[in-house]
Amino acid sequence: MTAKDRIVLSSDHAAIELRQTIAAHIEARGWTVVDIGPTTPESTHYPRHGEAAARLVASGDCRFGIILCGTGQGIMMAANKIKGIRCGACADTFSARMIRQHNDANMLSIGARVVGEGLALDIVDAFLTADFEGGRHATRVEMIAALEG
Ligand SMILES: O=C(CO)[C@H](O)[C@H](O)COP(=O)(O)O
Repeated sequence: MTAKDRIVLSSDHAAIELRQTIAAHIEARGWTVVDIGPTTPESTHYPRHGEAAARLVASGDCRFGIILCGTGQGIMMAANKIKGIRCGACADTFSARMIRQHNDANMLSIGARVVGEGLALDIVDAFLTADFEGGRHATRVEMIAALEG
């Protein structure tokens, strides 16, 4: 098994159940899931879970990351602080596909208090089945990287 098959999942307390549902869904599609929790429902702090997942993607240990909190926004903001991470928070399948095709996103964020289970799984599928188109979009992604300093 190589990093290209591995997807790290993490969340805060607001999204444990949806995260576990997504884990089973993508495992059934042949991906290797690296679920770094948490597993218990106590209130926790989303920045630490976003950071932990982002570091596994940034290091090359995992190909993609899927992270969740209540809105998908806070954990996305934390992940995007890690160099090399391009994470989008999506509540629709079009955006989930486009962040791969145009932005070469390596992480997807979902809000468990925003979307239901069925839509969340469609969003995950849209993200994981789309490919980066390169070309003019590669120039723009390089410009994003240049902003990281
Ligand atoms: O969505 C989130 C961050 O963007 C968090 O899941 C949310 O803020 C947690 O709230 P609470 O502590 O009231 O459960």
